[in-house]
Amino acid sequence: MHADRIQDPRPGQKSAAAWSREAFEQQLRARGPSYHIHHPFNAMLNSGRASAEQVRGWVANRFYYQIAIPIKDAALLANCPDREVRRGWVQRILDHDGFELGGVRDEGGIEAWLRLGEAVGLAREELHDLRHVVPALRFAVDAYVNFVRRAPWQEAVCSSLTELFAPEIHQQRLATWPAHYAWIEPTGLDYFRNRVGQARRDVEQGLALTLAHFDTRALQERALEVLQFKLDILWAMNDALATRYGLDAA
Ligand SMILES: O=C(O)c1cc(C(=O)O)c2c(n1)C(=O)C(=O)c1cc(C(=O)O)[nH]c1-2
Repeated sequence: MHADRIQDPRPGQKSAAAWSREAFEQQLRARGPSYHIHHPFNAMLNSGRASAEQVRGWVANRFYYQIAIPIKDAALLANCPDREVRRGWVQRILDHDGFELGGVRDEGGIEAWLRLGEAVGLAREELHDLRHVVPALRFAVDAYVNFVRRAPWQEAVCSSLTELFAPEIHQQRLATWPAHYAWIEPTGLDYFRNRVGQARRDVEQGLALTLAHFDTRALQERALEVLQFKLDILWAMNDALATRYGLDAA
């Protein structure tokens, strides 16, 4: 590229005015087409074309994401000096790990995922020991955790915003799996039922923090990059699954 052009401010950066909050939120939501709901592996899974082996492969591999999430959230908390933010964010760890407090007990999302595993025919041990986890999926998940460990906490918050699109994917599973995969015990789908509400609440918090912090055009562009990075993580996880388990029912 010619040197003169390198010095030009690129359109949409530096010189551009900040988007309004509404316009910025629209920009974030406009990344929806890159969400893994559109990945061929997910499309196969949710349209009933997956074999039992492919369903089991997905459940066993996704367990690695499930156990990484609270570690990721603990890393975010460790980097965040704002007590108000931590007070809200800590709920996410309780959602996944569960808790016992004042006589109230919640088994948490990881336990719900282990039950999903049992419902599709996977022993708890098979999930815990990660024997089915594909290396490329592990690398993708680790990239997310490592990003959150090192990034400013506001970018870590922003990277969770793929959850903007998550209620729809959970609802899609609830709507399609019982008919397509009658062999799966319906209570095995409790994880997805619980996540619809939890994801909405997470997004309310994550979005409010992101809209407040990323308030210049350069920061807003950065937020979009961070969101795309996370969308790519989820996409890469599905690529890894498609490579290992294939895209057509056996
Ligand atoms: O099943 C899915 O497709 C899906 C996607 C995502 C997501 O968009 O990152 C999450 C979840 N599920 C999920 O269950 C979950 O707890 C969760 C936490 C986060 C996050 O980045 O903090 N994403 C997601």
